[in-house]
Amino acid sequence: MDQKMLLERVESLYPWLKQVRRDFHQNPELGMEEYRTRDKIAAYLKEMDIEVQTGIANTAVVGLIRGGSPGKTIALRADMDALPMQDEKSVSYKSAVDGKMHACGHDAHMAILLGAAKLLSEIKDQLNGNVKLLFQPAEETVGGAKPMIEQGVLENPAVDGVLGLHVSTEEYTGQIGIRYGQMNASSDGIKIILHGESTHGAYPHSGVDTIVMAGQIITSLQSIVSRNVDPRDSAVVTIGTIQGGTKQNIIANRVEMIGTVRTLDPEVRSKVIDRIEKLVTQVASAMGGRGEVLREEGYTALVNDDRMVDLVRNTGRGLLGEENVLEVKHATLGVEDFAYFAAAVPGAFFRLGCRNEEKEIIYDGHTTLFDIDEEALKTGVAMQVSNVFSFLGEGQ
Ligand SMILES: CC(=O)N[C@@H](CCC[C@H](N)C(=O)O)C(=O)O
Repeated sequence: MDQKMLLERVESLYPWLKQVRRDFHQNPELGMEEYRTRDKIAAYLKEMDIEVQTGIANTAVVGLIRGGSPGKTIALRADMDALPMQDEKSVSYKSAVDGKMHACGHDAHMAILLGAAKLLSEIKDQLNGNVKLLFQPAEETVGGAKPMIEQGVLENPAVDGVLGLHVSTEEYTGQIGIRYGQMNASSDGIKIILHGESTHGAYPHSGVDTIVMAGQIITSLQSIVSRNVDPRDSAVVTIGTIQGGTKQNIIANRVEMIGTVRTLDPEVRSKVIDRIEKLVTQVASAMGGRGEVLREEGYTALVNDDRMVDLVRNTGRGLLGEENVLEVKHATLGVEDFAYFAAAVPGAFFRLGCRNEEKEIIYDGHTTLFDIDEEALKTGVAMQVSNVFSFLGEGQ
């Protein structure tokens, strides 16, 4: 399929792409609960006469398009889960589920992958090789990529390369962002438990106040990035929740806080974790209490493969023009469990611009007003279909 035909076909698919994306947007489901989403995806793929597998990693869906002639296999991945947030947009397609929202664009990622699947399935006889469609649950929580790999999704046929994309309001619609090497950080979850001694709020000297201890610790934790990490490196320490106390006049004897640590470099990662442990235990002890830190290792860092990035860059230059293929300057401290696919086979993750100031599409992901310029759905489909052609090569 030449570029002109591809763009025409994508244009004619646009109403369907919007409808698919809006349906997901209105019906968000959290990680590992993507049951409706799974069933919808499986039904769409079956309608397209694509081989479908479910029952993997709880709610994952894997599609397989077998090309007309033998060749390599490329996998395209989309994440499926929504976030526990209230949708505050005033649009007809806003979330219909209280407290849940597609605030990170996974609805768009799924619509794009389904759009690419539809186009590729129509011309599958022309493909030299296969296309695997990986619909992955729980990117925002426990991660679906790792269990999918463990359950064999990169085998039978063996996958030779993998591509994923993420909508981004840092680039405008019609642009993509690429990066060689390190793309996303690694993460660690931390739980901090502070033990003190309760007493009457009017007689604090008789107890050990874990609320004041928590205040001291939260402030001190912020000095790790500013005073222990080399300014030329990157790290983030965020406390996301804090819980403790029962009444205004009782000194709280227990506080629990949870947070996330993001780093780009393994040495910085161990140093930050070590400093957190020392700070929590020693500040708590100095204040007469006890502090514990429980660490939960999160996602691995996402490192792009140079040749796969070359492929995306060349596709982008041909399709969107050289000026619309932007180099992402810094790796992000966000994490992405696409990292596990990219660690298993050569992979590239790129950003798909969806910013449009005229339509007020300017809000970052994980905010209650987040939305995308839906025109970007077309760019996403055209990019992924072209990437597949370049990777596999077209037949006669
Ligand atoms: C297991 C794990 O580390 N999960 C992550 C999920 C966060 C995903 C999101 N893309 C982000 O960057 O925050 C976690 O930190 O809980």
